[in-house]
Amino acid sequence: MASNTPFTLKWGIMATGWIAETFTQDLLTNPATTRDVHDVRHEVVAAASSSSKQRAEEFLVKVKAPSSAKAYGSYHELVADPEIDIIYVATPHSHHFQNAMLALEAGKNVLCEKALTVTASQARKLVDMAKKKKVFFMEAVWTRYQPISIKVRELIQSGVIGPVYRVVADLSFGNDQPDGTVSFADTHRMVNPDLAGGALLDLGIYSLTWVFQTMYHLQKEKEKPKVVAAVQKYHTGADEATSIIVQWPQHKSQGIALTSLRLATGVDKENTGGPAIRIQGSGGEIHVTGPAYRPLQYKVIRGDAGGKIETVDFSIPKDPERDWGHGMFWEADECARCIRDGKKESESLPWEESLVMMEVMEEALKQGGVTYPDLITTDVFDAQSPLNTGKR
Ligand SMILES: NC(=O)C1=CN([C@@H]2O[C@H](COP(=O)(O)OP(=O)(O)OC[C@H]3O[C@@H](n4cnc5c(N)ncnc54)[C@H](OP(=O)(O)O)[C@@H]3O)[C@@H](O)[C@H]2O)C=CC1
Ligand SMILES: O=C1OC[C@@H](O)[C@H](O)[C@H]1O
Repeated sequence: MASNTPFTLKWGIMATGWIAETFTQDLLTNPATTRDVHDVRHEVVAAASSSSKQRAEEFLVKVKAPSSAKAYGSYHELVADPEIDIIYVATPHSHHFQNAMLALEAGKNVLCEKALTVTASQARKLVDMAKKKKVFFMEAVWTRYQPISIKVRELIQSGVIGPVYRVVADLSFGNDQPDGTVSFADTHRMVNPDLAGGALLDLGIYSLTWVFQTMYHLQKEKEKPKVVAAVQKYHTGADEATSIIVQWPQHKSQGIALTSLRLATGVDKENTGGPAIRIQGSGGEIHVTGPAYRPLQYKVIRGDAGGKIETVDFSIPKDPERDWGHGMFWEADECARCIRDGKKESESLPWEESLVMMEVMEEALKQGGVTYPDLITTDVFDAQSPLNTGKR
């Protein structure tokens, strides 16, 4: 008989930056009152900063974590905490391989921020370790778990727009400056090669997510994609704009994934100007209004209904008590359900799909001549790497 008590997942937060703060606040929302979820709940057991214990303490106060939450001054201490079920890796992409491996080696389940790694080989090694340790491992592409994504995938599978032959998806930030820069300091993780900066790994991954979740993910027999890319390099060496054509010849389908730090997806900064994602089937289209990481509207335009348009709006629910809700809690709920049910990977974003997406991005960057330093591209784990110890 099913229990009425929700399954509790106990989290350890690795890093204390912007997304760590945002995600942890989502974890601390009440699933029942925020989003009508009653089967799982979350507990924040600890947070760790590679800079200092004090920073972790300040983080926990800022996110209004319960007083029981522990602060650690190192990632090593965090992964050694026996009370923690799952580690959320919220460091820059450059660090993901070493940090996620540190947690997997310690036998922890892991939710790792996007982009999963810098290279496909690193991602493969993480998957191998998750298999070896028999733990859950998932790339934190929160968009996949948002109700709008689930609904759009269902619509496509229902055949309402016929077979999908082309998807055009864009996530671009209009940051062009008169002085020729894209407004981020050269040291910022968005453009700094030492932190695996660049438009593709940070933003283009969402455009690719839409291409993949509407085509590759729904293929009954998976086909390896062909990749052609155009890459505009920024003066730091990272990519400031990347356009990728992904082709699946046997399925007669093509995806076009676009990203730029100079242009915005829409004419205004809110990206409301036009459909960020256009899903084209032989019987109609679905237009999704951006931003691609958290879109809030889709339109179905059916050819057989004389072009009639159905518009559906979504919103991000808030915890009334905390006055907070960002939309990352659905991926956290997915982690809880998978772990509760003994699953090692999520069906909405299987390991194999994360790996193929990493291969596509690696190939695109290779075609554009973008390279990253050895420290962050090595696929050899080193627990004492500065990426794990914080000794910068
Ligand atoms: N899903 C989403 O919507 C989003 C995902 N992201 C992803 O999350 C990751 C982190 O992004 P974000 O939170 O914006 O980044 P921040 O720069 O705000 O935070 C990164 C944190 O990582 C830790 N860190 C360890 N070493 C370094 C280093 N050498 N340089 C900088 N930080 C370091 C720091 O925490 P400490 O000192 O405590 O160890 C720092 O606070 C990226 O991979 C990004 O792609 C980002 C934004 C949105
Ligand atoms: O994942 C992300 O989504 C939101 C963006 O603002 C951020 O740069 C990116 O990392």
